[in-house]
Amino acid sequence: MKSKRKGPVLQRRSQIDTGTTDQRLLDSRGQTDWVHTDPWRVLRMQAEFVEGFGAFAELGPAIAVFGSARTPVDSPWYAAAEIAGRRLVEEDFAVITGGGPGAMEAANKGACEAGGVSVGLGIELPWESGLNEWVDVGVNFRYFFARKTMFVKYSQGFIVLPGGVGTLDELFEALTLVQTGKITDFPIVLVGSSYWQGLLDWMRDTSLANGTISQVDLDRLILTDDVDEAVGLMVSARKAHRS
Ligand SMILES: C/C(=C\CNc1ncnc2c1ncn2[C@@H]1O[C@H](COP(=O)(O)O)[C@@H](O)[C@H]1O)CO
Repeated sequence: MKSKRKGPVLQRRSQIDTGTTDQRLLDSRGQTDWVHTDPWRVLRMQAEFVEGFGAFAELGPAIAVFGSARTPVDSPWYAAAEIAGRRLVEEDFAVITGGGPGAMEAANKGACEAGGVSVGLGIELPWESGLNEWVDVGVNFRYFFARKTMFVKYSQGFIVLPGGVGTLDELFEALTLVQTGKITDFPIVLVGSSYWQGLLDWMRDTSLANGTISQVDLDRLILTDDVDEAVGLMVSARKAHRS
């Protein structure tokens, strides 16, 4: 039977393609659709991990601060994020955010103005907003999953301010990773009881009551209105981790 090998891929019958990979690479007159194919995308995905791992290899202890991209500058949550950024730097943490506007910008501002390492993990979006001006080291990712890996790999804990779908996604991803033992000694602190209490009540009255989560899962989410307490919990976790 006629067959063709392309590295690890075997092709037979109607699946055999004509030409060679080199040919397609070198023949500039050919179609350019191949740059939009999934195998090609894998290389871009790999490149994102290589860029991220390279950029942050020397980062040192860091905490990620999450919160709404829409938090206005005059909001108390903006002030809380800014204080969190500053206080984390005073405790020798680098500060990692999504590099966007709102709460992210505030945390980066606090970290930058305090003279610390202010990191932005940006994401390519249909509307280009770019990294906020307070990011001192940033990478712009194409893929959310590569970016999410960076948040978890380079943070020792999460501080989560009020936010929407993106923030909830980041919060529950961390909670899932802790629940499944993929990350350990990882504090997740929610700041803002007026915003978060309703979610925690729902988790207790609906999820816990129906047995879809355990008490220990709920206990992993620490709620406070005090940014200093949130930062203190990160410091305690670092001490516990080192001893
Ligand atoms: C809404 C606008 C820009 C959005 N730009 C973002 N840049 C970087 N990261 C973002 C952005 N939007 C969401 N994120 C990520 O999700 C979290 C916030 O999402 P939420 O739905 O606003 O809660 C945040 O932590 C980021 O990691 C134009 O103003």
